Amino acid sequence: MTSSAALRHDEPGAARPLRDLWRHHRRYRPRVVAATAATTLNTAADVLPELLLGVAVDVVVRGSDSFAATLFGVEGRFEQLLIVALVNVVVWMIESATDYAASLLWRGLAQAVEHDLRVETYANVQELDVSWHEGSAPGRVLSVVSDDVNQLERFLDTGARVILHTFWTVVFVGAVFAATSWTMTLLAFLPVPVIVVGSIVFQRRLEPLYTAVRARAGDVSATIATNLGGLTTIKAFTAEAREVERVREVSDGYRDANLRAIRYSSAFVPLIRMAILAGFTSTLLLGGWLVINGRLEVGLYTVLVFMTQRLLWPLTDLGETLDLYQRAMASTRRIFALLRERGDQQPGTGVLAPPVRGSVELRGVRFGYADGPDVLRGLDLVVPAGQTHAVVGSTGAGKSSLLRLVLRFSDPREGQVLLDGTDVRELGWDALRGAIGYVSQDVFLFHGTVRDNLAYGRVDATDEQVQEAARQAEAHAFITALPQGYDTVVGERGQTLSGGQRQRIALARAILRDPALLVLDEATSAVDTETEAAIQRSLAAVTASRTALVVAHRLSTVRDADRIWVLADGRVAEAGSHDELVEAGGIYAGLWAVQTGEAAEMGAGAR
Ligand SMILES: Nc1ncnc2c1ncn2[C@@H]1O[C@H](COP(=O)(O)OP(=O)(O)OP(=O)(O)O)[C@@H](O)[C@H]1O
Repeated sequence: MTSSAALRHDEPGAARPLRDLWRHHRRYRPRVVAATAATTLNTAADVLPELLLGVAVDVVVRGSDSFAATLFGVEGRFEQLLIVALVNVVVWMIESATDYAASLLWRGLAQAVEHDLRVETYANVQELDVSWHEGSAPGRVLSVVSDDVNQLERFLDTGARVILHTFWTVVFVGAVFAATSWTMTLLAFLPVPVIVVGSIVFQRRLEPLYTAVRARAGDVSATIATNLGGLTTIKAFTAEAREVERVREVSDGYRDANLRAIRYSSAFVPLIRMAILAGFTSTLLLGGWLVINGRLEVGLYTVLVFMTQRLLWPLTDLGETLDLYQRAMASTRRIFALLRERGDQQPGTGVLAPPVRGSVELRGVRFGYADGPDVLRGLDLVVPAGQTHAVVGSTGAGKSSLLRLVLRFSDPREGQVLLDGTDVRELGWDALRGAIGYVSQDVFLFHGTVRDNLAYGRVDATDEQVQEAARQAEAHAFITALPQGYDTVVGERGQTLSGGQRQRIALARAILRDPALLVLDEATSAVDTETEAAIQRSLAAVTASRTALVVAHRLSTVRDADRIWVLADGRVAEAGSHDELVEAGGIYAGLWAVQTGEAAEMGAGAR
């Protein structure tokens, strides 16, 4: 499988994040062009008032010989000033309008890109194999989908604009300088190479530091998410202090990684300021000297001194923006690494010929997890359509693993799993999983009403259908006894149901889909005798009209199964009806004796 290494370690993942972004968001290119145009116009309008100031000084000093007099053909100083003031107002209006447009476009773009990446990354993660998720902490994925995506948005929101603005300022101011005095141009631009080279060196050093920062941020999210998931266990073992310590350790790592980056990034601005100071002082002195010697107009001198300011000061912001840029690129690498993750399992395109019967066959199946040993070693098993078969065996025998293969949460290392005679690898996800109603060992209910949870697999079900399914699963009675009946909120945070109740809701949820094949990984060991009897009754009812494959822990629940498969050592050790297996006196008979013996003892104890 493609590994999630880029998420787990400090590897950069995608090598060219900006190129990836540009290619990935083709549809936003016109918007990028419009935003760039608005920023360019805005920068031009931003630089012009300084020029106009010089023109005004020139009007006052030189009167009818001024630049404005020649340009507008107006003699009077005040008239000239009026025209300059008017032009200035227009320029400011353009500046304000383009500032608004640029802000709207860049920030809108940032939101759009953020939104798309969040949804796409989530959608891709959801497509990945179950085994991929088992190998990756959910908190780490969460940190990419939320933190990293936000980090990129922060840069796009302001950073891109600042970089463009700085670039155009250098170009426009450079043009003004070049048109007036080459000596002054050289002096004013003297600090620019220092700043550019400094920025490149600084960026290169920061890149790995920020990659490490993002990886450590992932560690923190992963640890906290895992701990919150196991909060009751932490409390039960009074391990709070230990867990706080664990969070403190990963948070230390995050803080230290950030501090290392901050040490570099903070050194940058003072460096730039020194370079700026050199440029500014030189222009001030040399320009003044040229004016004193009559080789430069006062107006131009004023313009150039202001322009030097205008040129160099924005470059101080560059440090902060490049910092933001590096952080965003480290995040973008992680986002694209996750977007590029592909699971091993690709769905087929096949569909089952109706009517789907739900027969299952496993042929010579060998299976194990990741690089681990075989859990199933050459398993052959057939469940003909319409029958109910049970799988039993000691704990860890591979019963749940077998069901996992039927649902294609994993693929076998060898052999085939067939549904209605078709290899499950040839079927599309809908064709395969749409034919199956699955009840897992640990039932997951979503945060929402009981009704929403029941209708999860069939959202268009009517209230009558929902209630009928609940009745079949023996869940209707306790649901109506809940405070708001079917509208009671349960699930993730509202864990208001007992284990047995959750189990029955899960069963009703599976029944409501009316699947051809019912796959049950029952956890009857977790329920009381009354619930067990209820489940047994509902099982009998719902399996009457469909194929069923049931993993059973309590053998009494599957006594009436058409066939019982006993797994041992990754193979089928015995198979037959309950009576046949008891008669044979093998593994099953032993298990049965233990369970009925236990029951007898418990019964005796109760008396
Ligand atoms: N996600 C997993 N990753 C790695 N190994 C696993 C995973 N799930 C199960 N195993 C291993 O596979 C073996 C079979 O597990 P499985 O859950 O299929 O057994 P089971 O018969 O259903 O057990 P139980 O009756 O306790 O539910 C066990 O040794 C277990 O450690």
